[in-house]
Amino acid sequence: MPIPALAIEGLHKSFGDKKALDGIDLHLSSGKVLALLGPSGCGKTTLLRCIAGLTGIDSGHISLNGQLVAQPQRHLSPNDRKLGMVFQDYALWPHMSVAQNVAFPLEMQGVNPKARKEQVAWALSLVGLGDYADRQPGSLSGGQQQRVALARAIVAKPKLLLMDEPLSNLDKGLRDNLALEIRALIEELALTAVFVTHDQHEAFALADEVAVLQEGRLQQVASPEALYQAPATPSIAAFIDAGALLDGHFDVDGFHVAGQTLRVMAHRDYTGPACLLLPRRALTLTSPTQADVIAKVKGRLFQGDHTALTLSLNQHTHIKLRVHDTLVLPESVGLAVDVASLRAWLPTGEALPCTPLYAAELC
Ligand SMILES: Nc1ncnc2c1ncn2[C@@H]1O[C@H](COP(=O)(O)OP(=O)(O)OP(=O)(O)O)[C@@H](O)[C@H]1O
Repeated sequence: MPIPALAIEGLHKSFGDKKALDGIDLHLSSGKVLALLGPSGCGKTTLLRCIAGLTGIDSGHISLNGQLVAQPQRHLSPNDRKLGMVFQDYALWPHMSVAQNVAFPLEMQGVNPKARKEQVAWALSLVGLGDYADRQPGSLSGGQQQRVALARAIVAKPKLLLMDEPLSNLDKGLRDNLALEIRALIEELALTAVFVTHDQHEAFALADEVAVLQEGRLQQVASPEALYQAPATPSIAAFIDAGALLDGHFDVDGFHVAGQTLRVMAHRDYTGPACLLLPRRALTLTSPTQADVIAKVKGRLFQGDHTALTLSLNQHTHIKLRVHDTLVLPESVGLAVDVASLRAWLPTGEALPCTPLYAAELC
């Protein structure tokens, strides 16, 4: 079996009484990009800092390319871990030129001036800043400063690139462009990378694997597609905005919510309360006579290429849906539901497989 680029086993880290990381096990193959995704305070930055060697660990261990770099009695310094790091606030030295900033990791490694100059020019051209070598960071835009930080992170050809919210200081248009550029750069250099984000779109755009953290624990590690299609828990589904979560109950007729019944049957004929995820991609507007559910139109926002609708089944249930025609909508609309893509959970949080009722009837 190939040696993973990153292997974390049984990692715990507390600050006083606060458990920031509570038993993390994580493996990342070489050449893959992992996003650490989760709400504020869930432990993302602490995990990244433990990998970088900026924070010591309480128990467990971390290996990089088969080399043990952290366990409670052993702590390899950040400089010896062969990493590149990009921070949210760029962390450039304002008194140094762009080229001097980028050259810094090479200087630390004792690379000779001629090779240094060549490698700096290579890194700056990769991030599209070949003509900016002599500028001061303060004279650059936020996006350009983050590109300088990226050039500095890759100039020494690190074994692992770590990025802490690399795009969150930039405005939306710039963020999307830089996300694309970072992804292209990672592919071109076949880098292995771990980055922290609280934004699922950023995680989906950049990562091969997404690790969802909540309260210091890893809840799910999956590809963006698998995570979106099959979130492991209702709270993950809510966090990644996978669709509408409906509290209702199953019986032999289907799933009942807000006085309506969806034709879906729970595993082993379970009857009782459950939470059902109605993914957005499972819904299409249809005429009320052909609809699986009827929803009230609560709001509509014209967004240029689409209209964002807010629909509701009752006062607790809001469904967000994009439609591409600028329709004049009545107060209520019909929704056809692709019942095969629904997901359900018991009140205990345990996943509850379910099948369309018509399929069950045919069996
Ligand atoms: N140096 C520290 N001293 C004390 N508590 C800390 C320290 N660093 C982190 N924590 C606590 O550990 C928990 C995890 O923090 P962390 O910064 O890793 O979360 P995060 O998911 O990165 O959050 P954010 O997205 O807001 O940056 C939080 O409760 C935080 O207050």
